[in-house]
Amino acid sequence: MSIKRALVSVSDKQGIVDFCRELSALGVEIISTGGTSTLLAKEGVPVIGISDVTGFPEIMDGRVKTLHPAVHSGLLAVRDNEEHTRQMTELGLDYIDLVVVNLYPFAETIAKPDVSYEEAIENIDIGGPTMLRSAAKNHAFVSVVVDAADYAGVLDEVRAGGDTTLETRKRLAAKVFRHTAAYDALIADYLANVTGEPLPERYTVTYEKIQDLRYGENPHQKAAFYRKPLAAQDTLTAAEQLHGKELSYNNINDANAALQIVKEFEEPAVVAVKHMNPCGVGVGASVYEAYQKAYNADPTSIFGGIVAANRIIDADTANLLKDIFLEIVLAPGFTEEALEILTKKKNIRLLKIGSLSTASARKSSFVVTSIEGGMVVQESDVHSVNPEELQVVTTRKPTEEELKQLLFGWKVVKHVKSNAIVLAANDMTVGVGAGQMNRVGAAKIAIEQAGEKSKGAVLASDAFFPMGDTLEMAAKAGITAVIQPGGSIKDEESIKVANEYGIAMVFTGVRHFKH
Ligand SMILES: NC(=O)c1ncn([C@@H]2O[C@H](COP(=O)(O)O)[C@@H](O)[C@H]2O)c1NC=O
Repeated sequence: MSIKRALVSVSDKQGIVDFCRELSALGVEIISTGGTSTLLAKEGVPVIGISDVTGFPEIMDGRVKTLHPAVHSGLLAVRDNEEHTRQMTELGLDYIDLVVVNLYPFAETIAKPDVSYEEAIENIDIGGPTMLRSAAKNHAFVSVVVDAADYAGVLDEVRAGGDTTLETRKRLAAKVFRHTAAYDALIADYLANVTGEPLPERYTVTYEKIQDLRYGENPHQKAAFYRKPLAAQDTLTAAEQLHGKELSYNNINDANAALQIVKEFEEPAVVAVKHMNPCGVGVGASVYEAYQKAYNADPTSIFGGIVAANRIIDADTANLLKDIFLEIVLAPGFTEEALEILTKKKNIRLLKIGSLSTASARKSSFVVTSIEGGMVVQESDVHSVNPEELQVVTTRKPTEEELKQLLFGWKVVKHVKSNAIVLAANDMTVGVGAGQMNRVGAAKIAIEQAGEKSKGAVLASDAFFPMGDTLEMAAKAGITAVIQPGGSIKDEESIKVANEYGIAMVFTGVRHFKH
């Protein structure tokens, strides 16, 4: 078999003229729709209008142009089925051997900030996916191209053998069904938002590949990195890598964790992350000061860590960063001098991310976690505490400084794997107890890490204390103030201990478990 007749109908016209010119030179007859055929004709490529094939005008603003039996029988006929070929001859229909279609730009349309509902709906392509699906189903005989990246390969095969191979047609067909499925998933998602059904009876998500990864969490696991089609600019999926080796699977998870924490802060902040938990967080008057605090919070653990900042990295900060081994530095930018300093280090990865806004830390979206055989979906934890709603439950109220540190600790503990305890003092973390099976264990780790620094520090707990033991331990370590959700049947036990030691304790009424 050879390709004799192609149907071309594309919204994105890049590369189409050269592709069709080549096809035409190889003896392929080209049929095309409105805008595509006008362009081809203008560029001197011989083209037959779709209406000449269907005997029907393109009507309703292009809503109906290729939706016609003359098109779909030409695409769907089983060429070695006698009944099909008889019908084709009887009705005077011709086969179509190649379909080249890309769709109305639905994603680009809904990405526009001022898009109207009507405009979005008008950009749902019907004729295009129908042709793609007909051709893809009949890939035993028909080639189908939905991606301009495949133009060259198809041309090579047609040049060499008059047609594509069955293997190529299968691959192209599979790509088409992924494409139309993703296209429909985005429409479904858009309409679910319009109708206020974020958790519908079928969850149809679509992601596009950013890059293959060398391996997953461990070298024997295959892995790749994907993004949502309309992911925000201040997410890791939109980060630009300025320097360093390819990101790894673990790098991506850690950098994402660091980014979520740093977005909590309005003031200059730096976060160091190891294994998805913060090992040091600092805020200050400048990124330089914030980094010093994040570093001093735990100079041991930061080694080999991921550092995220919410301000542009300047030369002074870069000079500090360069002194230790870091996997990644992630920031809204780097001054030229800073880049010069840091790019001297071969092993550091530098990521530039769109300007960060604390608003995005407050914007709820749905996040998915896989389980074997399924997944669970929940809103992201975007709650932030309003200082006026804090309930002081002890005789002593926190001082202004204590309150500042409590609110800082609360922002951090939200991002620490449960059970989580964070000790803070002087706008930095001094102890982090993460992922323990009991709360006293988490507190013990945080207090041990803080050492002398626990004296006068404050403590944040991601969930309530089931009994008074954690508070007893905190008091003995010199903690002066505590922030926690409250709500335990034994709250009174903790309040009693706090009062005995003169600790000021506030309840937030909100829990921040993180698994
Ligand atoms: N309605 C139809 O019969 C139809 N046939 C093809 N299209 C789309 O029209 C676009 C190309 O239009 P034009 O060649 O007029 O620029 C392509 O994205 C193609 O997928 C159609 N449009 C939408 O449904």
